[in-house]
Amino acid sequence: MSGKNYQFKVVLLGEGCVGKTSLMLRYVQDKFNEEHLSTIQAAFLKKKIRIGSNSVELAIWDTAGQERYHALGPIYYRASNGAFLVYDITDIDSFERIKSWVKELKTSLGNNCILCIVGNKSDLEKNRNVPIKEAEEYAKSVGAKHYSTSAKLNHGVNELFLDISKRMAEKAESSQSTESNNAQNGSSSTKRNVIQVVDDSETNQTDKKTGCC
Ligand SMILES: Nc1nc2c(ncn2[C@@H]2O[C@H](COP(=O)(O)OP(=O)(O)OP(=O)(O)O)[C@@H](O)[C@H]2O)c(=O)[nH]1
Repeated sequence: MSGKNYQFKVVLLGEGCVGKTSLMLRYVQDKFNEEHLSTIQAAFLKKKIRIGSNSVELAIWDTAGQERYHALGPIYYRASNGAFLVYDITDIDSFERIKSWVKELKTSLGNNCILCIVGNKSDLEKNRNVPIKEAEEYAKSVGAKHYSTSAKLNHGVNELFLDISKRMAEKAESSQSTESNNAQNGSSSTKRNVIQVVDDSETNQTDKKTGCC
């Protein structure tokens, strides 16, 4: 039996300077920049991966963390299949900030979006200000999974994107079987995940960057 082709949208949210852009660039281009250039509005990259016999194309949206861009959030997280709520393990305020993103996403997207709480900069463990236990417990309390990453050292980054991809594929799979059961039973439901044949072009919109944190 041939595999399926999935297309998923994932969005990176979190305060400025926590490493959202760095995680995306590390994953897609295996690059890391020591400099911080604030994202303006948003940028996105695509990446295609294989999970077993299935093909998954990720459209990864990196949003601007600066408060003045907050109101643009819904434009970018709309219809997302998954979201990374990123904080910096050395910055407690950035951890507090993701809690309001979680509330907002749950209100706007309900349980349709897979939430991942990401503690980035794990290479700075000696400066940690967010207790790992607290972060993991918080993630569990909101039905999310917690991940530790270092975009700088490339720790946990592939695993993060692979895991969310698998979870989104599983969710798509289960909503399709619900769909098909409903169709057989003559009832209807809303379907959010799209299966499509994907093309090979890698798109890079860099509507960024200026300044520094
Ligand atoms: N030590 C360390 N520094 C990191 C890591 N990830 C990112 N940085 C640094 O943190 C700074 C901010 O990284 P960005 O990826 O630009 O942060 P951002 O969240 O996209 O910031 P905005 O675009 O303002 O929202 C840069 O100086 C990066 O080099 C990491 O894993 N470890």
